[in-house]
Amino acid sequence: MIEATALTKRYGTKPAVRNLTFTVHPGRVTGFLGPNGAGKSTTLRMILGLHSPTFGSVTVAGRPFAGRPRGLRHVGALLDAHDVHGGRSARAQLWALARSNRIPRGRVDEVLGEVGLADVAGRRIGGYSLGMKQRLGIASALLGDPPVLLFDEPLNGLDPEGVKWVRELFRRLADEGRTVFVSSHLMSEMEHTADDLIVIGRGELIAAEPLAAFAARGTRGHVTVRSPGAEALAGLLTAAGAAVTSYGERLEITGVTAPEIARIALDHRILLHYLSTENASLERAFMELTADSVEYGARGAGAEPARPVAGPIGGDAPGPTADVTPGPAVAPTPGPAPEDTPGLTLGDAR
Ligand SMILES: Nc1ncnc2c1ncn2[C@@H]1O[C@H](COP(=O)(O)OP(=O)(O)OP(=O)(O)O)[C@@H](O)[C@H]1O
Repeated sequence: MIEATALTKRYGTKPAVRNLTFTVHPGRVTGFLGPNGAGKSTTLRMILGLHSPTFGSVTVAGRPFAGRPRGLRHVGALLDAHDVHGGRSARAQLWALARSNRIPRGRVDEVLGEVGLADVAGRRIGGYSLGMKQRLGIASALLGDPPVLLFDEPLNGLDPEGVKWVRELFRRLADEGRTVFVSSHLMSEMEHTADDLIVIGRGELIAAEPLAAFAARGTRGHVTVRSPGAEALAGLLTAAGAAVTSYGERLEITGVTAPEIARIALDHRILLHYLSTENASLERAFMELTADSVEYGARGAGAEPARPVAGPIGGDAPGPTADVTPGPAVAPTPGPAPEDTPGLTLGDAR
């Protein structure tokens, strides 16, 4: 599992990640959601030891990941699909990775087949589409057959067939007992993919809980009815204690269930053309909870400020802490990280 404790990163004086405490459990697909600039990539980089925390810590299977030999066997990651040598072929790229991680060469063709790039594996990566590069990045992550996988915006650039394939792949990887941690700024991408969600905004934890629990925080679901007798039905439902909004022949109803509505309609011989329970919108819940955290966006929509929420995730496993109050400073991971190379990172004060 991945465990972050009071994880904090500042670039100069700018806080990118603040006091994040969460746990990502094995056997589940965990969506890591937040608006642009929320701090997702920074967090993933800290998990991988590519950035060192200003405070706090993050461990993979109980240890900091940085410097672990043959890292690809422990954690596979796709951070930036463009971050590859365009002059190399996909096969050469994977061979190089396999060699430096002491992974048998035969594994390269296995993963190329798995991601659907076997036929183009000899072509220069520079000529690949974004979707093909994403597939190559996923192949790199799978190369070491690792128990933990991190993906930063893996659906970018994929066509619908590719999106479906990635979703099925993540499900299979989680069903095999792996930890699958996937970032996205779009709830719609996570809606059919994630079991659990960790949501951040402006670097702070907003929610850490199962997807269903998160959905329940959004605007409540309602029942939609279409009926030529809508007006009469609306009166009956209101008398039964429901709240009804009328749009001509269409009614949106809360406070009674669909079977109760069907029973009232039948009892009064009112014909129904349509009756459906509309679940609370995840997208709505996400937008409501993160509205105050959007770094660059139109303001003034009257959104509620974000509040931290958390519940148990990962089945019976203990849930993460959503404590966003400033905690005691935890010593940063010792030793320089690759980002510490002068000139590589903008505004990173040390
Ligand atoms: N190397 C850096 N130097 C200075 N500021 C940075 C650096 N990297 C990220 N930031 C800032 O830190 C904040 C978090 O950025 P990060 O890329 O982690 O967010 P994100 O959630 O991954 O965003 P996106 O969805 O747009 O990729 C942003 O305000 C960003 O501008």
